[in-house]
Amino acid sequence: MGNVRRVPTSTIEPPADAEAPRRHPKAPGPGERTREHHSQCRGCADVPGSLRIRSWVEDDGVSVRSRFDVLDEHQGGPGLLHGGLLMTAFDDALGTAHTQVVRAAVTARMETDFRRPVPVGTTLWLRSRVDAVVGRKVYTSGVAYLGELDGEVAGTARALFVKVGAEHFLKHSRPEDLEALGASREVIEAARAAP
Ligand SMILES: CCCCCCCCCCCCCCCC(=O)SCCNC(=O)CCNC(=O)[C@H](O)C(C)(C)COP(=O)(O)OP(=O)(O)OC[C@H]1O[C@@H](n2cnc3c(N)ncnc32)[C@H](O)[C@@H]1OP(=O)(O)O
Repeated sequence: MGNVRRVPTSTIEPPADAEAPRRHPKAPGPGERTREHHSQCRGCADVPGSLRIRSWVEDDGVSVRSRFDVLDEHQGGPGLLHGGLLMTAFDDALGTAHTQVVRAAVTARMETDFRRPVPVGTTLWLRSRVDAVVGRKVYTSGVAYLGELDGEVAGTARALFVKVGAEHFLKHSRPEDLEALGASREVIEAARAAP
């Protein structure tokens, strides 16, 4: 373990005096389906290997509800959902809730409690919300229910997202994926040369 860098972490509990989040003016409105993170997202896009999670905005305009149909290909234990894929579902759903409030942010830290096994064939419903935004930090939380909204609780999660700009992707994504989104080679190289 000698060469493992120690990463400083702080709490993902939002400060008690943080202001309530407000819907971003360009975010979809109550009842509307949310947009996928991007066309190749393995959480929510309609592509092979995706969990194909679909989300809709709740009446408050800030929270979202999400649907995840658990299939054979999502197994961990026999006939049961893999825990890491429940975390993926939470990451996607919480990451969709944050798009109601801020433009782009990435998961910095997430914790999940697994409360009940989830059999293959179950529809999981997730409720996700932004609890607070403080500077670049976006505090989120969610609950996953078995079979129906507000049914038996399968798991809960909290995550801290950190707001990023386009330079995050320009610096770190594969150039061919950025070019497919319309970024020129010059823009990508300039972002990578910047300190
Ligand atoms: C051409 C353009 C195309 C654009 C197209 C857009 C597509 C839009 C796609 C979105 C997609 C989403 C899809 C689902 C969600 C994923 O899948 S996101 C993918 C998984 N996550 C990642 O890859 C993130 C990897 N980590 C990082 O890049 C960096 O560590 C971070 C998170 C950006 C933070 O780094 P940083 O910007 O240097 O910020 P830093 O100063 O370290 O931290 C800022 C604050 O957060 C706190 N913090 C940071 N990390 C932690 C932690 N782990 N625990 C607690 N606190 C922390 C710091 O303590 C600090 O707090 P304050 O001092 O301000 O109080």
